[in-house]
Amino acid sequence: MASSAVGGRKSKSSGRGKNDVRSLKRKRDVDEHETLQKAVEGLDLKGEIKDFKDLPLSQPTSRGLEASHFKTLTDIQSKAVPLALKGRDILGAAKTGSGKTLSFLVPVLENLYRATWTELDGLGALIISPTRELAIQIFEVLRKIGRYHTFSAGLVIGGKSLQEERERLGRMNILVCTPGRMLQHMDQTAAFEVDNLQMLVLDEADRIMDMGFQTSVDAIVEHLPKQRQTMLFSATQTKKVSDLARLSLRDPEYVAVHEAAAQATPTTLQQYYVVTPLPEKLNTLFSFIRSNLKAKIIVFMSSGKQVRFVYESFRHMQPGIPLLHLHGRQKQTARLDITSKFSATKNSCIFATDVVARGLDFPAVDWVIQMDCPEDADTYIHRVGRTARYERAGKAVLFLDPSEVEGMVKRLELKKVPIQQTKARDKKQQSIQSQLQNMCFQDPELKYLGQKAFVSYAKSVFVQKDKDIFNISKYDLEGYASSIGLPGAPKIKFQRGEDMKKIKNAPRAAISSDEESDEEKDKNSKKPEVRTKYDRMFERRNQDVLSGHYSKMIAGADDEQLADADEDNDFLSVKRVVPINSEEDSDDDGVAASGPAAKVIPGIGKEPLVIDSKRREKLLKSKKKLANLKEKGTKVVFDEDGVAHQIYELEDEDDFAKRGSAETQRAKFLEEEAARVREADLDDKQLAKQKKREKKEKRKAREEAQAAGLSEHEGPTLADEDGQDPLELLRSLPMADDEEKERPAKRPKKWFEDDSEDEKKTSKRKGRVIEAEDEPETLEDLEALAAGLLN
Ligand SMILES: Nc1ncnc2c1ncn2[C@@H]1O[C@H](COP(=O)(O)OP(=O)(O)OP(=O)(O)O)[C@@H](O)[C@H]1O
Repeated sequence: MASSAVGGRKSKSSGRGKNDVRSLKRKRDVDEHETLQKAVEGLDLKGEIKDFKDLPLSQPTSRGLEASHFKTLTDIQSKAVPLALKGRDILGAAKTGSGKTLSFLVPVLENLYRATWTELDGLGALIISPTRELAIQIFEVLRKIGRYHTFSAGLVIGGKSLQEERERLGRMNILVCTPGRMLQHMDQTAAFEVDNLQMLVLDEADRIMDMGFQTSVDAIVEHLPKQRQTMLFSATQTKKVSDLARLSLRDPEYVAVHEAAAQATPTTLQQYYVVTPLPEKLNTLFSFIRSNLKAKIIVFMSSGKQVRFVYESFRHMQPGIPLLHLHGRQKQTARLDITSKFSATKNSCIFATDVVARGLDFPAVDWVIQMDCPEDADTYIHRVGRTARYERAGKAVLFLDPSEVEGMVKRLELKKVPIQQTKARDKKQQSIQSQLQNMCFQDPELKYLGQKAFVSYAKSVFVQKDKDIFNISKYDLEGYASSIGLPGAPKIKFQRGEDMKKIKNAPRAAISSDEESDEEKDKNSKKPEVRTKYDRMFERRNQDVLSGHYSKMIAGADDEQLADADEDNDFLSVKRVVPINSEEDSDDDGVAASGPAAKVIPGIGKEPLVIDSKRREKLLKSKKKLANLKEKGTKVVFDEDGVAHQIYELEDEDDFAKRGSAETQRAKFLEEEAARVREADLDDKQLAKQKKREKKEKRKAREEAQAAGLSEHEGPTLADEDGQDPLELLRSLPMADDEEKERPAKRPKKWFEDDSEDEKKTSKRKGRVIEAEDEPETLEDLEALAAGLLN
């Protein structure tokens, strides 16, 4: 597939000759187009078409197919291609690996060819794929079979500068794209015309019509002309009327070749499930890999963070097979490099998220392992579809926690997926828990990845809609944490009110509610952990500080990865407190303030505050934290009318002058104040005298009572009803002075103790000593003394 231009000076006679040749060629082309058009119109849809040569196809397509070694049609191709050639809208459903890609690519080339589409006609066909990898794959097949056509084709998947893509976009006849990037161009590239579009194709249509892509796809479709051919393909097709209405399909033909089949998955695929409790999963996976070193394996996990952790930890343990990992947060170039490496190898193991679950055609995959249960039966079907493609054999194993078994097996049965239980051989099963624990202990970065993996796994389970399969309270999360080498389950908090119920059912230690403060939780945790310096490092308030180490550790880690590491979602997150004025934070600010996404709000009496992350935004919503940012309040006094005044206010100048000169006022003020002080002194003296007198009288009364032979505690006022002395306990307690006397002589200091320790001790003691100027005399005095000692 290429476009070419020929130019140059020509002689008159030779020019005439060339012109004749050209017009002859044009006539031949027109004739060919007409013949083709007639052949397509007369195509019998009921007749069985076996080979591509039996179809009315153009020369360039036929040659392209032949050169790519495609000879016979698959079932879906022989049903869908004739209909599509006739311009019908199609809903195509067929098992994974059954050749759906050619079912739409051949008609795309052919229909544009018959319409004599040229560069000047603009965009003729748009093919949308849910992932970049799949878009690239479709584009590659298009290039292969369309190599003899003169159409221009492009790939719009992001990863390149918008400008670079923009320049080429206007010249394209066929585009393969992902929804987000396409929409960006439709909105921002003025020269990009789609008014002429003839065909729209959605590969993995059910996924594209899904929630995640809904808005982008709807917006794209809004830009497109209503008069067009639309084709939807998937192994798990959407038939929802609402979806079809969104795409304005016209009387679509439902082509489902395997609908009547006994099973929804390829017959050449053997499928098993293994019941493996969550804490055993990694052991089982490692043992499996160790026993299949000569195989090509894909392992599916539910999040990129898990993929990273398992990849890093398994890599250290060197199982004896090349390991790869792929998830959506890697750089595009790295992703491409990894997929082509995996395609090229004979035996290797790739840990991946669902980014490779759909459509990808890795050659000769032996095993598909689903370490984490897929969200539904459709996702299961797509994942296992990465093996046993186009008549090849393959095997798939699904790991299920005991709590998931019943629900998941039921869902699979309903979807006609034949799966049987199998067991891991005890002899081959090995435990890697202690190795992981050692590794996490020695390598803080790995432990950090483990914590993130744990949280993202718990999150992925929690957000699942199918509660018959996924019930967070039934998983042994604490056990899972130790199985991946963590000293305990990281704390997770649930952020939505409606989900609080679930958290209450979940294991206490692993998941804690919003309402419980960190402090309370610390108090509640029974076993105090031995904390290493690494633990403290991980408990740092802003874990961004680890980004540097992390990026060094993982080759190819990029900004997106790091952003992901910190992106703690709307729903669950590791509980941590971020002080607004911490050093890490100010560092954060520096970066964020220059970033385009930073939102600036005026601070309250301080510097403007930069809201550069959800975390910070949340923080600024906290009343408690905001209180720290506020200026301390000023005291005011209210007058009789309720008007607030400063405590010290400058008097009006005229009022001041009315009361005489400043000097006279000063002298008057001094005189008045002196008189007030004298008066107060007199009162104080009288009060002191009276107190002394009272004391004297009391002492006298006591002495007289003693002389009369009565001890204090025998006095009727002090004894309670039982005749017991309530002060007896108090008396037995040492007095502050006694304590001083009885204190042993200072012991010599040890080499590791310094003076500051002494100071600390004294200051602690000071807090407890009661400073009584007089001897305790009354019951109140003694009670106060006792209370102080007991404290
Ligand atoms: N007519 C054919 N003859 C030989 N091989 C074919 C033919 N059609 C497709 N294939 C091969 O079959 C494999 C699967 O094809 P394809 O990727 O189109 O499957 P699919 O149905 O789209 O699968 P999925 O549902 O997983 O997306 C590819 O390797 C492709 O080259």
